[in-house]
Amino acid sequence: MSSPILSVSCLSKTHGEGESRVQALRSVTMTVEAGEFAVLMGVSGSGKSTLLNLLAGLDRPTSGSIRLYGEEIADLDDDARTILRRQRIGLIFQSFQLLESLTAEENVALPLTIGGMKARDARHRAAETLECVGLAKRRLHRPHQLSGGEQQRVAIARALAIKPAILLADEPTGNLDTKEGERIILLLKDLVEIQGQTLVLVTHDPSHEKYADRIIHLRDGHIVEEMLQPRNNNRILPTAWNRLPIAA
Ligand SMILES: Nc1ncnc2c1ncn2[C@@H]1O[C@H](COP(=O)(O)OP(=O)(O)OP(=O)(O)O)[C@@H](O)[C@H]1O
Repeated sequence: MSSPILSVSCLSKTHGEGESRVQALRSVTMTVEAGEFAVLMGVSGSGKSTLLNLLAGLDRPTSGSIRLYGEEIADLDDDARTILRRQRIGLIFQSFQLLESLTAEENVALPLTIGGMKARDARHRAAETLECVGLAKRRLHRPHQLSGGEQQRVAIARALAIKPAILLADEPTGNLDTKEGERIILLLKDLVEIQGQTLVLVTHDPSHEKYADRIIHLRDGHIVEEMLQPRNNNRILPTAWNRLPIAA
């Protein structure tokens, strides 16, 4: 049996003030269940990134509630949101945001050591996670020695290495060609199906819908359609590590 990991209620966000004021999200209510692959679709400007940034704690809503495992995160202060992102939320962006001076393994290990893990343990966890995304043999390469798809795999490993409660991916295939992009989506799908990872994916690409359990369409900051698709295999529920309470 699955349970909601993320519950969003009446979430609104207004950017800017006066004449440049834009209401990017209007009273969005949605849930994502543990171990689910949710896709957020919508044309440019529909509010997808605004919503993902709020879920990630990168920005604060104008009003409304965001609960992660029942704990309210919408009104956390800046420090608490930083801790939330470091410990509980795996973020993947279109631009891979890897540090060029570091190897793949060092890039993956860095957030772990920043979070207080011993360097040796962090390197071990990084190597393990890179193996899980198919990059065991490339772990000592620097970003410029890797293809775009491989760099995105490193970024996915970096997001996974903290053992996040939820993975949030904003257009992760946007900088990749079709073939590499498809491989990345299949990797994300496997993380959901094989490891029980919970994923929210923002995408423009309707071909990604076929992998999703839940498809949410946004238009002008509203949810205009939500669909659930049955999955053929049994859903794997998250393991104990990604059900831990959010540390403050
Ligand atoms: N920081 C900001 N300041 C002012 N307006 C913003 C800001 N961020 C987003 N907006 C506006 O909010 C609306 C929603 O933008 P958002 O980036 O969330 O949409 P999106 O669906 O992710 O678009 P895209 O697919 O192009 O990334 C747009 O009208 C956008 O111009």
